[in-house]
Formats: sequence, structure tokens, C-alpha cells
Amino acid sequence: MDHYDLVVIGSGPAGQKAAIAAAKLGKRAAVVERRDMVGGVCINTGTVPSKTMREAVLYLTGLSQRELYGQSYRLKSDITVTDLSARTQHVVAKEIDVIQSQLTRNRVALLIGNARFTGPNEIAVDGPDGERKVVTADHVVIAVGTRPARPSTVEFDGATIVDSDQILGMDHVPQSMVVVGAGVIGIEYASMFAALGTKVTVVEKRPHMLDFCDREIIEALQYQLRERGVTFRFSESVKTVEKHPQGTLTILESGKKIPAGCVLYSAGRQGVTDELGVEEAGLTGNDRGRLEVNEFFQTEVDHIYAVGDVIGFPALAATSMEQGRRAAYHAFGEPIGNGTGIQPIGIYSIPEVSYVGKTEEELTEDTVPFEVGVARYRELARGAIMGDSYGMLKLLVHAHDRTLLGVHVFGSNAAELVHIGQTVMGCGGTVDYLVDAVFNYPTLAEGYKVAALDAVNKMRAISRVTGESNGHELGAH
Ligand SMILES: Cc1cc2nc3c(=O)[nH]c(=O)nc-3n(C[C@H](O)[C@H](O)[C@H](O)COP(=O)(O)OP(=O)(O)OC[C@H]3O[C@@H](n4cnc5c(N)ncnc54)[C@H](O)[C@@H]3O)c2cc1C
Ligand SMILES: NC(=O)c1ccc[n+]([C@@H]2O[C@H](COP(=O)([O-])OP(=O)(O)OC[C@H]3O[C@@H](n4cnc5c(N)ncnc54)[C@H](O)[C@@H]3O)[C@@H](O)[C@H]2O)c1
Repeated sequence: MDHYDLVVIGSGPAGQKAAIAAAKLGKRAAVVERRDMVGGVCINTGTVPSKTMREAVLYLTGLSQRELYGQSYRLKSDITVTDLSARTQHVVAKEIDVIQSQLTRNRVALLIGNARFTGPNEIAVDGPDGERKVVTADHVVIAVGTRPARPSTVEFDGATIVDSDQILGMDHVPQSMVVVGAGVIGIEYASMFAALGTKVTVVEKRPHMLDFCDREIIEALQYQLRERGVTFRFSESVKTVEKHPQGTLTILESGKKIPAGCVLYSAGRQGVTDELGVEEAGLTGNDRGRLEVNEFFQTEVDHIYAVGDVIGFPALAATSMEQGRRAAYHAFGEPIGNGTGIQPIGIYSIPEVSYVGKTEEELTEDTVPFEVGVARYRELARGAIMGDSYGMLKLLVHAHDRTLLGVHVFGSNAAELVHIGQTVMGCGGTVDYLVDAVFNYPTLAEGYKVAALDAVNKMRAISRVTGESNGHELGAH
């Protein structure tokens, strides 16, 4: 029986980083992963394939060039699933190779099979050939992730009624599609298919979508999606989804029926703890298959950690990686560092959305006085060059101490741009840093300076009325 300092279950972003962090500390580490799933949901069915498909959609449809070359501009008129999947398969294969070689060169053992606890320090790995291997470990990291929720009232067939794992295997681009759930997954795919020309209807049981984001930004996204023919049905719950010879029928609790060529059911995900035998280790998952952890990612059994999507919010690749590293460091007594706790969110809809820090709604609720500074891409030379007239960058600035409280970006490169604001926030910087900074021209980053000046001008207008200096030498700007 092999013994390890650390056994990690799951090779997604959380598991990989936990294992490699342990190996870098000189520990003997192993990762258990199912056949054909090295890299986890992230590489095989989630983040990487969906983001690669998005790039293929943007490129082949010529969507981002249409402001410049006309609304009929297309690189290819009849885009097929083969066109879209070629790029995805290439990128996924490359990423799997990168992960495998990282594990190998760090001497992390990769055990292929289904892991199951047989005791608090003992794990059985059932290999694809039916062989069972049992390993023991001083520490265990559970990084098993999630799978799509699949209610029995939905007739999934993997072809016309699909979840987000199956959508990548669809054999044609449908003429019409219902997307159930306006979460991040639903909206990202809705915008990709709308860009491909599919008539998309989104059904969401809540009155709004993506309500953790800034309202103004989500209104802008909704407007753009409606322009591409997306219909939203908010405050409507899906009861059943039926498969018929002529297509699918989505039946709402309100009695409405929506016919479509295809249905994407993306109404949440479930932790994959049910086949893990967690009770053998003294643990219990909640009703969504999730595990509870403390600030160090320890479960109720001290030497067993849980990280990544299986512990719930925010359930992102970047946070999962960091949780994995932190769990391994804690297990082996390595100082962790406190981090800034500032977590960016990137939503790869078309157009994309990204933010860091607080929203206007949160600040208002917390009665924090703030000023808003906005830069519109259409007023930035780079926006005109790129053909993005709808994008915007919004800064939320504390009205008294002038620190950045939130950065919200909508439009091209939003998920990259947000990191400038994140860095200023992480270093405790104020809006004045951005006012005084010089950015390359023409860039979208220049939007930070434009938005900062906008915020400072509004703050100056208030000071003029009140006659107060607002704690800052305003004459300079
Ligand atoms: C469609 C989609 C798009 C996404 N897009 C983004 C994005 O753009 N940005 C972002 O940050 N996040 C995105 N996410 C979320 C991101 O993929 C997850 O946050 C991330 O993959 C979680 O990593 P993880 O390590 O917790 O688990 P996972 O990546 O889920 O990996 C868990 C692994 O554990 C394995 N496993 C489970 N049980 C066992 C067992 N008993 N034995 C052995 N192995 C087991 C599984 O096979 C799986 O490979 C997206 C998710 C989806 C579904
Ligand atoms: N860019 C990114 O960072 C990214 C991209 C994709 C996914 N993810 C992660 O993946 C996870 C899962 O995403 P998701 O979108 O599947 O889940 P989710 O839970 O975020 O959203 C599901 C949505 O479906 C709605 N819903 C549930 N049942 C319904 C019904 N019967 N009828 C109508 N609507 C219904 C819910 O109200 C909710 O808004 C998220 O935690 C997200 O963070 C991240």
C-alpha cells in the first residue's frame, strides 16, 4: 500500500495547485482523477472549452468587426459545429498536456480511477480496468468539483436537451434555443448562440439576472443581448422540458410553452461528493453535495481539506487554484500570507463583463458615500479603432478618503482591464493615482484616467458648493 504526505482527489484547478504546492514543499503527493478528466471540469467541459468556443464564435462571425465593416460582415456564413469544435479540441488537448507535464516534473503521482474513502486516512482508487489500489495519506485534499444539476422532469438526451457538459458535443447549430437559468453559464452560452444567429429565449425564475453584478452594467448587457434577438422571461420557472419528434417543448410553471430546436439546461450545479464515501472519513455533504470548511479550508476532520467548487461560492477557476495552494501550505505549516481578499469576477458573455470590489447597490445599502466616474469606449481612441462603441468603465470612489471601492467594466477586454483597478485597490490607492498616471495611447486602459477625472470633477463640484476642500488639494486637477 503506497503512503503519501498528501493525496488530492480531483485534478481541476484546485487539486492541481494543492498537489504542486505540496510537491514544492518537498512532500510526497498524489492526485487521483477519473479517466479522460485530467484538468477537471475547467479544462474538459467548463472554462477552457467554453472560452475557446467563444473566441471561435467571435472570429468566425466577425461580430467585433461589424461596426467597422457593416452589419452583414462575416468571416464565414455557414458556421458549423465542426468549425467551432476544431479550435476547442486543439486547446483542450494542449492544456491537458501542460497539466500532465507539470505534475510529472514536480513528481506528483497521477492515479487514474474513481477515489473513495475507506477510512479517514485511506482511499481506494478503482481504476478503469477494474483494478483497485488502496493508498494512505497524512493529509487529504478533496477537490472533486461539481456536475450539472439534472432534474428528473427534464428529458436530457445529450443532443437536443443538453446540460453545459453536453452542449460541446452538439451536432449542429440550432435555429432556436431555450436557455434555462440566467446564471453565468446560461448567459455566456446564450450570448454565443445569439451571435451565431440562433433565436435564444432565456428563462430565469428570479426577477433579474446576475444580481451580484452592478445593475447598470447588467442593463447594458441585457440591451445588447436583446439587440441580438434574445428574449428574456424573468420571474418564470421551468417545470418540465419535453422531447418531441419535431423539437423540444419547455413548459413553464405559469403554463406557457416554448418550442425550440434545442434546450440548454443550466440551472445550477451539484457537488460531486455522493460517490466519494465521505461518511467513511467522518464527513457529511449538504443537500447540494457541498462540504463546509473553516478559513484554512479544513473540514470538520482536521487533516482533510476541501477546496474549489465543492465548497461553493465563488466557484471560479482562479479562486479554486488559490484555495488549493493555501490548503496545502496550511497542511504542512507553511506561512500563507493574508492576501487582499479582493476577488475579480469575469463573465465572458458577448460583450464581456468584469468587476472587482463593491457595486453601487451594495455601497448604497451600506450607506457608504461614493462618487461615480465613467469612461465610455466610444470616447476613447482605442474604442473607435476597435469598433467598440458600447463599452464602459466605471469607477466607484469613496467620497471622503478617495479610495477605489469598485471597478466595473463592460465591453472588449473587460476581464483583462479590471486588474488595473484591482491592483490600485489592493495597494490601497486612491482615485488621484489614476488622475496623475499616464497611460499608453491609444489604449482602453486610458479609460481609467478618463473615469478618474470624471469622478474627481464631480467631487470638486460638491466641494465648490460646500466650500470644503474634501481633504484633498483639488486645484491640481
Ligand atoms: C461551462 C462552464 C464555464 C465556466 N467558465 C468559467 C470561467 O470563465 N472562469 C472561471 O473562473 N470559472 C469558470 N467556470 C468554473 C470553473 O470551471 C470551476 O470553478 C473550476 O473548474 C473548479 O475547479 P475544481 O478544481 O474545484 O474542480 P473541477 O474543475 O470541477 O474538477 C474536479 C475534478 O474532480 C474529479 N473527481 C470528482 N470526483 C472524483 C472521484 N471520486 N475520484 C477521482 N476524481 C474525482 C472530476 O473528474 C473532476 O475532473 C466555468 C464552469 C463551467 C461549467
Ligand atoms: N465566467 C465565469 O466566471 C463562469 C462561467 C461559467 C460558470 N461559472 C461558475 O459556474 C457555476 C454554475 O453556474 P450556473 O450558471 O449553472 O449556476 P447558477 O446557480 O449561478 O445559476 C443558475 C440560475 O438558474 C436559475 N434557475 C434555477 N432553477 C430554475 C428553473 N427551474 N427555471 C428557471 N430558472 C431557474 C437560478 O435562479 C439561477 O439564476 C457558478 O457558480 C459560476 O460561478 C463561472
